[in-house]
Amino acid sequence: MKVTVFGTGYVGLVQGAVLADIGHQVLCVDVDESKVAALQAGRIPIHEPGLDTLVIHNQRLGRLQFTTNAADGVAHSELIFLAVGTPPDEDGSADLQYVLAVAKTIAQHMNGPRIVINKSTVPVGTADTVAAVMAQGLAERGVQHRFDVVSNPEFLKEGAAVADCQRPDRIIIGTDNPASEAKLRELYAPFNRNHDKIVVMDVKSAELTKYAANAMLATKISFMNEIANLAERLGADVEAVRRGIGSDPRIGYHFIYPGAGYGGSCFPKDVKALIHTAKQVDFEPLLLNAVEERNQAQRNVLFERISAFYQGKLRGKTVAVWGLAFKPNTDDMREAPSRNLMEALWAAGATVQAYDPVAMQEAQRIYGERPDLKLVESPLAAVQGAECLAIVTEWQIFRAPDFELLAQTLSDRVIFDGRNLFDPALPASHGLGYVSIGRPAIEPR
Ligand SMILES: NC(=O)c1ccc[n+]([C@@H]2O[C@H](COP(=O)([O-])OP(=O)(O)OC[C@H]3O[C@@H](n4cnc5c(N)ncnc54)[C@H](O)[C@@H]3O)[C@@H](O)[C@H]2O)c1
Ligand SMILES: O=c1ccn([C@@H]2O[C@H](COP(=O)(O)OP(=O)(O)O[C@H]3O[C@H](CO)[C@@H](O)[C@H](O)[C@H]3O)[C@@H](O)[C@H]2O)c(=O)[nH]1
Repeated sequence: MKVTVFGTGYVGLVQGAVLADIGHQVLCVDVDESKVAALQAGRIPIHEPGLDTLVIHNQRLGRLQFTTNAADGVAHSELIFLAVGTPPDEDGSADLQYVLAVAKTIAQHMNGPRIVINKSTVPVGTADTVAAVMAQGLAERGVQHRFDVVSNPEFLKEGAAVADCQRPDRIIIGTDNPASEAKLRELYAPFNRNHDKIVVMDVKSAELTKYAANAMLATKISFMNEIANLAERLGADVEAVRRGIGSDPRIGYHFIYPGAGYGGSCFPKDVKALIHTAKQVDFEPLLLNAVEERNQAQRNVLFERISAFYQGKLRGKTVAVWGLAFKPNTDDMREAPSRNLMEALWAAGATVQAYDPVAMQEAQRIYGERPDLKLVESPLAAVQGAECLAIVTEWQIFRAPDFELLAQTLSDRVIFDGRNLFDPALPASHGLGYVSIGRPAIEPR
């Protein structure tokens, strides 16, 4: 089948490449000329495991193409995916300008029936708004064409985006139009062989399903962070509690890792957007408010621990930071807890020496040159000349460090671990102080 995808970010590029890989003819459209030029030349603008080989392979086979020409994109296919960003506005609501711009573009160029499939995360009711914008665009041209707007939210996780797209847990199709449903069933048939993963529902429920999924996962994390704070004050160990509750299949082991707060381009923005939606319909979302509030507080916890250790006197200190990306296996630093930590350290007068396996360029892009940030080439270079170490992202490379070397290198012999990577006995056996999340702190010896 022929498919057009508007937006070649984390969702659009991965979705486009995966659809091409199962044999569809995919044309990806983006307004970012440099991104499209890079993709045309076989350079992948984001770090996502497996994506480069998938894109290049399908490009060579002629099944995956990139353009900035929106008219070509609209002409290419009856099926048009929307995968553009929906960033948060200042009031927390989702900014729909990019989604609606594409809707207008489609209406300007369409010369036959179209099915617009929305993969962007959008508030309930957006499909109606997209349809209204398209109807107006067609009316302005004085032409009539059939179109349908379907909700088909995306559930991929960054760092595992290709695998998630190739093996989705479920495929939500929000439509009450049997013809659109049939087209999408045909498109997704290769993902649906083992058992039926397609769940069809009305458009509004599909739009809400996306927010409900992210809010549920964010709730699990904030709940666990709340328990971690309690555990610390009560002298209990949250990791033992995590294993204890996770073994109950009704609770499960997933998404109950306490840490430095959830980040990324989705949970923070989507919880805020759902809160905004609730308020618009005069409903006070007490639980979601608390999830968001706990996360705001949690993203300061690592800094608070460091500040408490130094009794607020951080001026002139050098802090090594391991991990800048919001999670492992991505270079994405949108809403990364590392940013809260570094910005608080800088405000307190400290210098940061940071290392991340793939997000160094992104950090350079965000912060540029500044005297209190040194981006270094290895975990070891980060700790050299530093007083203490803060771990923010749980990359594999940080999981088995040479504790003896750390004890000799860090002048204050202390690790602040925002991801609970180690059995506290290990750093302690080398005389290192170890301050983690929801577990008793160990003083340096
Ligand atoms: N990142 C994720 O893990 C993830 C997962 C599921 C859902 N989502 C949702 O999917 C949507 C896209 O997220 P993302 O992370 O891929 O965003 P992104 O910022 O990585 O990419 C968006 C792309 O859209 C392009 N764009 C903007 N306006 C355009 C236009 N008029 N025509 C063509 N392209 C245009 C931008 O240049 C950019 O390349 C968001 O709504 C997000 O909430 C994201
Ligand atoms: O037990 C956990 C699990 C995750 N996190 C944090 O939660 C954030 C989000 O992690 P994750 O969900 O793995 O990554 P995302 O790429 O943001 O994916 C989420 O957001 C996407 C965008 O909507 C959805 O498609 C995915 O299903 C959803 O998992 C990160 O900061 C993690 O460190 C924790 O603190 N504890």
